[in-house]
Amino acid sequence: MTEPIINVNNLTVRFPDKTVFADVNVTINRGQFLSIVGDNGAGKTTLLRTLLGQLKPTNGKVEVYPSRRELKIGYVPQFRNIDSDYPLSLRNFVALGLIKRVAPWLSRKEQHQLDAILKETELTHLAATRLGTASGGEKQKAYLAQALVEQPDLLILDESTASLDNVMKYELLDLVAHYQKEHNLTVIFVTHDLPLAKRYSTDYLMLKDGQYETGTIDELNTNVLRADDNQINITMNGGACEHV
Ligand SMILES: Nc1ncnc2c1ncn2[C@@H]1O[C@H](COP(=O)(O)OP(=O)(O)OP(=O)(O)O)[C@@H](O)[C@H]1O
Repeated sequence: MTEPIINVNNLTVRFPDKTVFADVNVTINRGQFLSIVGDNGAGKTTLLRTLLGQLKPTNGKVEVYPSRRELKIGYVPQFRNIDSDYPLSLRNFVALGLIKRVAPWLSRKEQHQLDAILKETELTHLAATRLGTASGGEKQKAYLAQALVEQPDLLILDESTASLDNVMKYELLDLVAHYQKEHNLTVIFVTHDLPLAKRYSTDYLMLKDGQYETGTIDELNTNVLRADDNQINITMNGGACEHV
């Protein structure tokens, strides 16, 4: 049964000098792995910020189910190195994804959650290692574990594979794909990397020159971006968007 978690209706974002996209319609269902693809400056980050409620659209709306407050989101950024003198163990770094209060200990339930996610991301043997001394791929897996430890409904991979080598990219996404199937997780993967998107996604949304195209991932090579087919009107009226 399809269960929408995000519904995007006629979404338009316009900055004073540019319409980034116009009249975008897409539904993201639970269990879907949606890749948002497009060249530099195509509008991927702008779309993501609008979905997350950080940017108010010029027109249209984003509905979130059951509500923005209740939908749990995990976020993995683009890889940035962590200095070798970073003091936390990998386990304590992952535990930061659980801490919502000032307390120096974790409950038994939280300890279980932490052990489970370290196992699912194949990091158990590194739990006591100082994160700063781990490899780049291990650090990025630790970010993934931190994003998943609270068992989110939606995982956002924001160019999370961009600075990783090929082996690490596939290792990271294999873990995501495995976790996704086990837990019926919904994934939004923002990327330039079409082969990776093809391999792991169920669906895609491509942004290009103010237009968009969406479909199942099998259609990614064959679809031709045509404004008429997608009923896109890029000369919409409306004010510049506001930042919230
Ligand atoms: N706050 C802003 N004000 C004005 N223009 C903006 C703003 N944010 C983004 N833009 C413009 O909107 C367009 C889309 O930018 P965006 O960052 O969403 O693209 P992107 O696809 O994420 O690019 P990249 O892959 O390089 O991160 C760009 O032309 C950018 O310069």
